[in-house]
Amino acid sequence: MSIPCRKAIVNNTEINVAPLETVSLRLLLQKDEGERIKLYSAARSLGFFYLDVSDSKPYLADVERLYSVTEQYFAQSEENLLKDFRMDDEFRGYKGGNNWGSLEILRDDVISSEVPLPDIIESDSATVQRFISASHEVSHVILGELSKSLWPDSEHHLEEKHHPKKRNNSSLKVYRGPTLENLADVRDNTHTDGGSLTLLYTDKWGTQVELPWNKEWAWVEAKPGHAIVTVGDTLQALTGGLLYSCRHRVSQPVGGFEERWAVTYFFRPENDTSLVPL
Ligand SMILES: O=C(O)CCC(=O)C(=O)O
Ligand SMILES: [Fe+2]
Repeated sequence: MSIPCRKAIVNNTEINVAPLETVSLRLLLQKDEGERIKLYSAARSLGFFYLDVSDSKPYLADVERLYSVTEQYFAQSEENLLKDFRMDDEFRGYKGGNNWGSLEILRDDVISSEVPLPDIIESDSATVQRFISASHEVSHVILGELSKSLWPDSEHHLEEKHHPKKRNNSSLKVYRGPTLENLADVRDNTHTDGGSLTLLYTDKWGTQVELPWNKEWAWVEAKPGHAIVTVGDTLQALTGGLLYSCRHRVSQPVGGFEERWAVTYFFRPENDTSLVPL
């Protein structure tokens, strides 16, 4: 099914805005059937949707705090940042280049307290813990409601591969990804997310999705009080392709330098989950 795009103007440039559905976390928690159907439809068609979390004020306050923590973290010297670089570790620590950086913190490491947080974040460890715990719970709510639509007679459920106590690589990942002076210098980073669900918080244009019905790129608007949720390859595989893992990338609509911060939660399956249908 093809859904038309809205147009928006950014710095005198007209752009296509991706037609994302909005699903309410409050209504999902109330087991509202209409909301569950909307969630299922969004996860099947585009695999990208907004989750309205505007009722969860303490959670949103933690997201705001994490933007500041991210900014402080990346204001450190290169030498300090490199102390958090972990060679050959796909999921942990600092990664970066000339004008971008990311820091990834695994939920399992936070729960076990075996791996210390970077020094500059230590004083915000309670915020990190609350964000991880709440994001993991939110992901489970989505998983549970999707399972009800996928298997109404409860034959299977996605939670089978997401036991909260089994080891998994779910993580908080924060980004510094400033926009570039020259649009032509932006490099292509098209990908799908490998995990189960991604919750993305950002405050600027940057995310683009490839619309599955016409293969055109459309911009995802950042909306206050809303997570941008992505269905990942794992859910696509576990459901035999019923749910859709959408190709997306990070770019910028126009040239010009501007700092851009993103706070994401990667909800991933139990380690060693095979990417085959349940
Ligand atoms: O920063 C963004 O807009 C998206 C980031 C993303 O796609 C990812 O981390 O997988
Ligand atoms: Fe992604």
